[in-house]
This record gives sequence, C-alpha cells and structure tokens, in this order.
Amino acid sequence: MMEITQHDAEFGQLVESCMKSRAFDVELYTKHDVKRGLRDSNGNGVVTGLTEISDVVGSKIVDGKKVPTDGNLYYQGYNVSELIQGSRDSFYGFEEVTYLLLFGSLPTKSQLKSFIGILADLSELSGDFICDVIMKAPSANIMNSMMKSILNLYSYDGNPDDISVSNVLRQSLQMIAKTPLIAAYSYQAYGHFRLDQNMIIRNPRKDYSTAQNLLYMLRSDGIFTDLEAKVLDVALILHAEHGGGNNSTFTTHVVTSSGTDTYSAIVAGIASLKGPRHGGANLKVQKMFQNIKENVSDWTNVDEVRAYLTRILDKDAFDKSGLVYGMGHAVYTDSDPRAVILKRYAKSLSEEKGLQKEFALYELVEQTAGAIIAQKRHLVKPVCANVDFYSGFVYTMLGIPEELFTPIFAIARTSGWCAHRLEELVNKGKIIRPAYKYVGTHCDYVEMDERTGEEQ
Ligand SMILES: CC(=O)SCCNC(=O)CCNC(=O)[C@H](O)C(C)(C)COP(=O)(O)OP(=O)(O)OC[C@H]1O[C@@H](n2cnc3c(N)ncnc32)[C@H](O)[C@@H]1OP(=O)(O)O
Ligand SMILES: O=C([O-])CC(=O)C(=O)O
Repeated sequence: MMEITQHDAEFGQLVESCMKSRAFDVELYTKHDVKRGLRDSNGNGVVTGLTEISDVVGSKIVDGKKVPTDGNLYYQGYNVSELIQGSRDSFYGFEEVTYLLLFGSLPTKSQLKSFIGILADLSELSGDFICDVIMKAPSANIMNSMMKSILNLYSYDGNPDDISVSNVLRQSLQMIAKTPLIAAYSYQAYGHFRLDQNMIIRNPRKDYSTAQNLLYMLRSDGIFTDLEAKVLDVALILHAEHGGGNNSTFTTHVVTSSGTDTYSAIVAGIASLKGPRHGGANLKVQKMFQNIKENVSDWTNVDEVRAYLTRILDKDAFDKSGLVYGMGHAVYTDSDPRAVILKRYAKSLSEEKGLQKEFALYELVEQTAGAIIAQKRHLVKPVCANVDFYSGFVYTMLGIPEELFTPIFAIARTSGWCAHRLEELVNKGKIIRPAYKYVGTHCDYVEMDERTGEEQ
C-alpha cells in the first residue's frame, strides 16, 4: 500500500493549505450568535427534542437562578440509585433497567423472566459469523471491531432496512443480546492473533445474566465471584442511559431521523462514544493515571499532584490535549451520581485487593483537579468527577483488560440508544437538520490556465 507521511514535502503543503483555508476568526461565532456545541450563551444545551426515557439533573433553581447541586439521574422517572438498591439481590439489574428503558415501566416478576428468556435466546452468534467476521482483521481497538461486526450483522438480517417499530424492536433486542458476545469474542481474537494469548470462545450460559456472561466469556477459567458479577451489573446499569443530548445518543437521533437502518444507527452511536471526550475517556483516565504514577514521586503530596495536573492542563504533560480526563460534565456540577456510586465500589474493592494507595491517588486527583480546571478555564460552575473517572479502576480490579473499558460502556448504552431510536421513530421525528452560517465569499470561476494557487 502506498503510504503518505507527514514528513513528505508535498503533503506538508497540503496540510498547511488545509489549516489556512479552514480557520476563521473566533469573533464570528459571537457576531452570528452561533450556538457552538449546540449550547446557548449560558452554556446550556439547546433544546432539540423531548424525551421520557431519562432525566439528567445537574442544577436547581433557587430564587429564579440556576445554582449547582448534587447530580441525579432518573430512568423513566426512577432514580438510578434506587433502581440499583432495588436490584441488590439479583445479577439481572441491567436487564431490568433495559426493560424499563424500552417499555417505560418496571417489569413484573413474570415480565422480567420472559424478557430475560428472550435475550438469552438471542444471545448467540453463528460459527460462520464468528469465523468470517470477528476473527478477521482483529484490532487492538475493540470499539472498531464492534462497529465492523455490527455492520456485518446487516447482511445476516433478512429484513434489515424495515424501520417499522416492530422490526426495529426485534433488531434492538438482537443488538442488546449480541453486543456482549461481539465485544468478548473480538477481544479473544485480538488477544490470540496480536498478543499470542490462548483464545477461548465460550457460548454464553442461558442461566447467566449479561454481567455474569461477560465475566464467563472473558476469563480463561470462566470463574468469577458473586461480588464481581454484582459490581459489573451495577456498572452496566449506570452506563445504560443518559438523556437525548449526550453525544452518542444525539448521534443516534440524528442518523435515525434520516431513516437509516438499526445497524448503521448503533454503529454511529459507538463511533461517537469511542471519542476520548465522551465514553473513550474511561480508557484515557487509565492511561493518565499510569502517566501520573510514573511522573509524581510522592502520590500523597498534594502540591506535587497539583503541579502535575497543572502541567497536563497546560498541554505540557500526558497526551498534550490539555484535558484532565474523567473530570467535568456538560450538565452535572457538584457531582455526577454515577461517579459517586462507582467511587464507593472502587473504595471497597481497593481495600479487598490491597490497592488503597491507588485509590487514595484517584481521590486526591478528584479532590484537586476540579478547582484547577475551573481556575485555568475561567469556569464559574464547579467541575466534578464524571462516570468515566472511577470506572476503569473498578474494571481493572475485576480483571477486565483496558481494551474493554469503552466497549463495556457501549454494551450498556446500546439499551439507551435503542430506546431513543424507538422514541424517535414512534414520534415520527422530523429529519434533524441544523444550519451552518456561510462566512466565506462568493468568487468568479477561474480557468485552469489562469490559476496562480493564491486564490484561497
Ligand atoms: C460519558 C461521558 O461522556 S462523561 C465525559 C467524559 N469526558 C471526559 O472526561 C473528558 C474531560 N472532560 C471534558 O472534556 C469536558 O468536561 C466535557 C467534554 C465532558 C464537557 O465539556 P463542556 O460541556 O464543554 O463542559 P464545560 O462547559 O463545563 O467546559 C467549559 C470549558 O472547560 C473545559 N474543560 C471542561 N472539563 C475539562 C477537563 N476535564 N480538562 C480540561 N478542560 C476542561 C472545556 O474544554 C471547555 O473549554 P472550551 O470552552 O474551550 O471548549
Ligand atoms: O451526558 C453527557 O454529555 C455525557 C455522559 O455523561 C453520558 O453520555 O453518559
């Protein structure tokens, strides 16, 4: 394959032209009142739709003014903390919440049993699909492998393009049941072909929940404890849904509104979630902490930690993006309720595994980073740890490889994406089509022989 490299002189010129022709004066955004990032001038998201699926609450109104508060997340009106508490004696909390998101009410015992049975029956992939799709061209990025495999499921569906609610619900249940297998087998293929590990392709057990089966399919001995399965079930519940405005769910709405098929819509959601400013932040947090541990000699020294975080924010350390991953949120202010819950599990697991020193470092970064970010970025609202801050640490303590951190998020969020896709279709949403203000000029056509290369 012919490669072009960044050092190639011709390519360098193209890069320069690209930068020059695409950059415009930032003042233009204010001049034209552009809702950058679909936010209004106060930073609030522009309201582009209605939903009953979930409510993300990050502030409250006091004397007519919006003020910060601890965050709350409601699935179909139920506080997610209470849903977790209610499913404490079961490994099927994620399935229960998926039912709630898709059908709008909590299932009765018999409804849940029948729903779990449907998902268990759909939880399979043919040998042909595993060999012809999943085993081919394995990638270190399991999110990409998932997208490839899900797009290929289209070819195995006898009725892929029908967007009637019944057909999309059928496909949605397939997606929810099959994404755990796709992620686990993609990792097994990667581990074997790229890392020289043994490859174990286990069929999921019909008497196991999604959380139990994930551990069963990932572990070489297939063995796990009840506590491990319960913690993973809670993580799946917490990642299942987050309103219509988050980047991946909004993406799902956008592509659904064009009338595209379910496989393409879910892949679009995964493509968005993969980004390090969204779900991909859980992997970045893991890498950032490895970097902090290597560069901070005393993990308990507040000044040293603060100085290193400042360097990260100044684009002088870690990945030079200027972001402290796992911190900040578009809606939450004082706290993200999911991070609060995951932190509790991180603390108890770290005590069990003798990783208190690591936990203390996470907590120190959480306690110090918010204020530094707010000060450096001139923010008036508080900056809290988000769902991605502690999740990777929890997964590591469950023995889950980091390549699967974001895929686990995708497995869970597939329920939310499907619920939103169905809500969009049931309500016959208008095609989503915002506007971009043209700020260029109109020019007279220049014949080829008369071009000087200076027109731009
Ligand atoms: C599942 C999830 O998606 S949770 C979020 C996961 N992402 C991360 O953890 C990445 C780090 N965090 C961030 O990049 C941001 O906080 C986001 C993307 C989550 C939210 O961004 P916004 O909605 O723009 O938040 P907000 O309005 O509070 O931010 C204001 C400014 O502070 C900056 N900021 C916010 N958080 C951070 C951070 N953790 N590190 C550095 N700068 C930050 C933003 O980049 C933004 O700057 P800009 O106006 O130049 O773009
Ligand atoms: O709401 C957001 O912008 C991002 C987020 O936390 C999620 O999707 O879970």
